[in-house]
Amino acid sequence: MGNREFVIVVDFGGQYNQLIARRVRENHVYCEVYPYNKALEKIKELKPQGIIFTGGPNSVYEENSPKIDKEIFELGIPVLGMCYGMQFMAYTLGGEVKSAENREFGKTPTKVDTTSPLFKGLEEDQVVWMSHVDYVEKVPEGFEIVAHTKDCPVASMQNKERKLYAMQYHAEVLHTEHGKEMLHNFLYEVCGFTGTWTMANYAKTAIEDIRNTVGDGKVLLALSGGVDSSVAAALISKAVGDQLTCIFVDHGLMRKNEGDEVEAAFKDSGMHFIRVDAEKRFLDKLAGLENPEAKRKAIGEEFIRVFEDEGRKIGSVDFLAQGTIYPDVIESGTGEAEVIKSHHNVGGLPAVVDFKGLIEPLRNLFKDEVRELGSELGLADYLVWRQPFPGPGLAIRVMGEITKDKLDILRDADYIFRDEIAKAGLDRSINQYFAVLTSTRTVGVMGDFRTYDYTLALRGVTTTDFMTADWARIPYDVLDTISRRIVNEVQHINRIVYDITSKPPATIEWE
Ligand SMILES: Nc1ncnc2c1ncn2[C@@H]1O[C@H](COP(=O)(O)OP(=O)(O)OP(=O)(O)O)[C@@H](O)[C@H]1O
Ligand SMILES: O=c1[nH]c(=O)c2[nH+]cn([C@@H]3O[C@H](COP(=O)(O)O)[C@@H](O)[C@H]3O)c2[nH]1
Ligand SMILES: NC(=O)CC[C@H](N)C(=O)O
Ligand SMILES: [Mg+2]
Repeated sequence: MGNREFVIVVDFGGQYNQLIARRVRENHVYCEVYPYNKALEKIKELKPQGIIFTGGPNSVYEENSPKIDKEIFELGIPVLGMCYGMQFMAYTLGGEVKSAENREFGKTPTKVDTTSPLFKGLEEDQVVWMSHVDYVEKVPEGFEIVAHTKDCPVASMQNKERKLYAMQYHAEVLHTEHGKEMLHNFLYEVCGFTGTWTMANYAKTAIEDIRNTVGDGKVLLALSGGVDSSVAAALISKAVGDQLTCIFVDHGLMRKNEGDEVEAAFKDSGMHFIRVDAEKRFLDKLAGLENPEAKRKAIGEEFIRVFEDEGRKIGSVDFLAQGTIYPDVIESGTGEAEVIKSHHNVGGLPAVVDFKGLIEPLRNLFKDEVRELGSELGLADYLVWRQPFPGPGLAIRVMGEITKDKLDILRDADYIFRDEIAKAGLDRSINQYFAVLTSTRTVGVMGDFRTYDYTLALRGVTTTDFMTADWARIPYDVLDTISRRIVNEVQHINRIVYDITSKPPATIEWE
């Protein structure tokens, strides 16, 4: 990391960990999140100048709760503990943590000591967001209490000399009214950062890192034509130029005309570009599979096998590159967080892979940051602002078993949906929208005869980071036009429903 301003967020399994990372980056300080059991090793290796402990579901006094050797407090690096992170700090350094009779949950009035660096420039009365059962009853030696609430004697504590700070509440959620300032204070007043992290700097360092890793080796980039891999292509091509070959796998699970469009966009880009027709391979592998995770794993595996085959044709390819981004990593399970779905490029990767290394320069970025980077690298707007399309493609939008017929029905319906959304001028304001072919068939009447055909679901969401999302309020008359066009123009669909769930509790894709 050199002398780059850098924070490591130590993940104790809390729900808001990505938010902490975002808040730090919004303050122009780069940060990465590591699970607690790898954190100490990573901290010694990467030498961050600040450490933040997240919250977590456990109680620190339980035997098997997550712990880190207390050496972490002796490295001279400033630490901020939040919630479980504070309890862990207090407990490990000799304070006392107990279960409270009055648990605090939600917005809570708090008195803070404005002489603490954490609260510099803030008023004494603050509203913070609490979510805890345990509390620190006694602070460790050398610590002073710098905030309290009616029910919580230690809402914040500090040991200025050792640069150890902690908060019982969650500064990263917006309900803590001045949480952003408190984090800013930790980063700037305690760690001494100046905020040098920008996308321009990120690009520069990433390019250097890629050059160092690759040397004069060869790189194969899995290019889908989507935002992430297009940005990765631009970055890697800037780093190693001719040593890069882009492979686009046309797996037969693309949207209507998409394969040709991707080919047209990259054929004359100056990069080596290969389109592989792999429809039969993928459909054979998917035959008979109904379970979403089974489909995802089969696709992840087949992707790699195609890349290996292409690599052999080029001869001695050293690295496989992918446009993996941070939400792919988190949702596939980081070890601490629960597996939601195996993104084909992370959890779906097979164990044995015929490449020396994997290059994923966007692995730590959120979607909106990837877009910012794309613009920084001079990519065309239409590429940067494309809606995401998942690697497993329509395989996770046809419920249950996949057949070519079902894929074709879905392709036609989805095309009309997208066409009408664009005509209505909604294609930028709805961040992702698509059709899903359900496995439900229902009775309809068309002309004078009975039909028994598929139900199609339409999904549209608004979101910036794709980690949470709200369903899009598409005007009724637009939905009406879409519905009529689809049942008239696409055979075997006789009913259309609109998905009105947000994420959470649903996810964006149906499988
Ligand atoms: N059809 C494909 N051919 C080659 N590589 C692919 C294909 N689909 C996905 N990938 C690889 O998997 C990665 C993850 O896919 P994902 O859909 O998340 O990203 P993307 O397609 O690059 O961007 P977007 O999220 O905007 O669709 C891609 O960045 C790319 O490296
Ligand atoms: O490359 C990908 N490989 C996958 O396996 C995958 N699964 C979901 N997605 C996309 O990720 C975002 C969040 O999706 P979910 O809310 O369905 O988890 C949405 O934008 C999804 O389209 C994927 N992208
Ligand atoms: N949100 C948290 O980190 C909670 C910490 C601990 N489990 C408690 O209940 O106090
Ligand atoms: Mg994609």
